[in-house]
Amino acid sequence: MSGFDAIPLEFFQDYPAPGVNFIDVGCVFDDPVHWQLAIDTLYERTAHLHFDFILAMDARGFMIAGALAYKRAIGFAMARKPGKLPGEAISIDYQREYGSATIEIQPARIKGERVLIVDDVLATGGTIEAAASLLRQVGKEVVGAAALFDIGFFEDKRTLTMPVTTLRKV
Ligand SMILES: O=P(O)(O)OC[C@H]1O[C@H](OP(=O)(O)OP(=O)(O)O)[C@H](O)[C@@H]1O
Ligand SMILES: Nc1ncnc2[nH]cnc12
Repeated sequence: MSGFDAIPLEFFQDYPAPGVNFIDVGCVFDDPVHWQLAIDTLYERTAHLHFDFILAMDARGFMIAGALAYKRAIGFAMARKPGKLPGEAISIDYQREYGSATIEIQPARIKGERVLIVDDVLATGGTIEAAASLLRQVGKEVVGAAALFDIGFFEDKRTLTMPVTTLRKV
């Protein structure tokens, strides 16, 4: 193992609900070497994809998406939990590993046509599929999604409508 695969990870069993093995992505953010490795690896692994804009998922996706957008020199918008976005917003309810949730986007802020959705963790895929649904509703092409971690338990249980790049299966 080397590179991003060698970063020591921290898990919390039964957080935030019984049965969940929660990966704390803070263990990537809190070390500058790990953080740079994460963003540089994500940049390399998505370099071939033709996206011109990023949708950043609230909240742990924000830092990752912002860093990738900066490195790629493109814009990004935030998909937020309900009631946080001013002006016109559209929303969707969905299921994720530990229960239901809602996200919103401001259509006017999606200032690109081919969008990459960026988050920290892929589990059931409910979050990225909800985001893709909102983007398609406003006529955007979803090029794919990218996340640092893939919760392997869900690999055979999810149906994804887009290619997803993940850096490490856990
Ligand atoms: O593939 P899924 O089953 O949808 O799970 C993945 C999502 O779950 C977490 O979000 P959470 O809603 O807990 O948000 P947070 O970043 O605000 O903690 C994580 O950050 C992903 O967005
Ligand atoms: N197991 C998990 N760890 C961290 N974030 C998550 N989001 C959904 N499932 C998760």
